[in-house]
Amino acid sequence: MIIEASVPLKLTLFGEHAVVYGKPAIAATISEFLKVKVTKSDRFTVVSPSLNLKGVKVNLDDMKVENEQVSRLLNYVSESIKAVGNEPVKVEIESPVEPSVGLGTSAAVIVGTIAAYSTFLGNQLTKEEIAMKSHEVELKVQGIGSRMDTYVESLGGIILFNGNKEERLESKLSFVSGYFKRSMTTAEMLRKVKEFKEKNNNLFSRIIDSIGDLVMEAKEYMVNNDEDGIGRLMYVNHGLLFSMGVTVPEVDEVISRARNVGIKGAKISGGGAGGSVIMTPDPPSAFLLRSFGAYVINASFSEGGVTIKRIR
Ligand SMILES: Nc1ncnc2c1ncn2[C@@H]1O[C@H](COP(=O)(O)OP(=O)(O)O)[C@@H](O)[C@H]1O
Ligand SMILES: C[C@@](O)(CCOP(=O)(O)O)CC(=O)O
Ligand SMILES: [Mg+2]
Repeated sequence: MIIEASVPLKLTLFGEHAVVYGKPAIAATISEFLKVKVTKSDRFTVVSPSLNLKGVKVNLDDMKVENEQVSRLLNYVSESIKAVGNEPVKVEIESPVEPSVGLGTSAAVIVGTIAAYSTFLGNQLTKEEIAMKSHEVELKVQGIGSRMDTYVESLGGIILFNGNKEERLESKLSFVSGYFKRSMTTAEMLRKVKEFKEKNNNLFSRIIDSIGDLVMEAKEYMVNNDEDGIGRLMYVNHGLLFSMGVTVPEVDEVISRARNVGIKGAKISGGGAGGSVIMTPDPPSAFLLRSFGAYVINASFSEGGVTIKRIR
């Protein structure tokens, strides 16, 4: 039997990082899907062509790879398997993007593995159950994080996260997005922001309060399809993330150029340190992203969240 889960990646429209500290955020699933296939096997195997190692350390007696990097890279998958069962399977992960790009690939690996493996074991979970289990796994692996990515990718659509409530939003607005190479993973960026908070508690509270306020304003602009209003808030949100050290000069230059050529809105999306950038869909947006070396993705919104099918 082969079970395949297809998980939409996501854009963080507003509120990344602040959401970890209880502030609102808006995230939306897009039409790029990470697939996780689970097949019966006599031992646990993970196959993921898009993962790569920097340097190799191999025990030549049994050709076993001994890079400590491997366990860190596969932590999201292995913890997802442990959360569901212990029957050996082969897990194959097929991603439309590189790992760690600010598009929720970590959450997608978790959501897809939990969805496919639990179905393989005959324990079909609801999307809410998948979301809850996935958030627990991402939190266990990273030590810090919000439920935003795992919930939006399990449930799909545009979702406002506000305290312990989720509100589905309808909007006709769309975005353009591309990603740049990253210098750090989201887990590392989360620790960096936590250090900033510990060194500047008062200032940090004022920054995330401002982000929280702009997210609630953005919600109104989203449902009223006010692209000018959304654009203005995107630049402000980016500036507040810059103030916490989340952005990098190469990407800040792209955002400044975007404003300079009259693009209504631009900001990073996700953990930062490079990675994903979103812009309002003005004529120069995709060209500007590509001209700076970004890989432009299909950022059209998708509905429905994770889907599971039996292949054989
Ligand atoms: N295709 C993949 N196969 C296996 N693990 C993956 C894959 N994509 C991402 N991951 C895991 O997720 C980690 C990236 O998480 P994160 O930095 O949060 O990226 P993102 O911002 O895309 O969610 C990777 O270091 C790896 O451990
Ligand atoms: C930075 C954060 O708000 C979003 C992380 O998004 P991503 O893993 O970089 O796609 C972290 C979180 O919400 O857990
Ligand atoms: Mg992630």
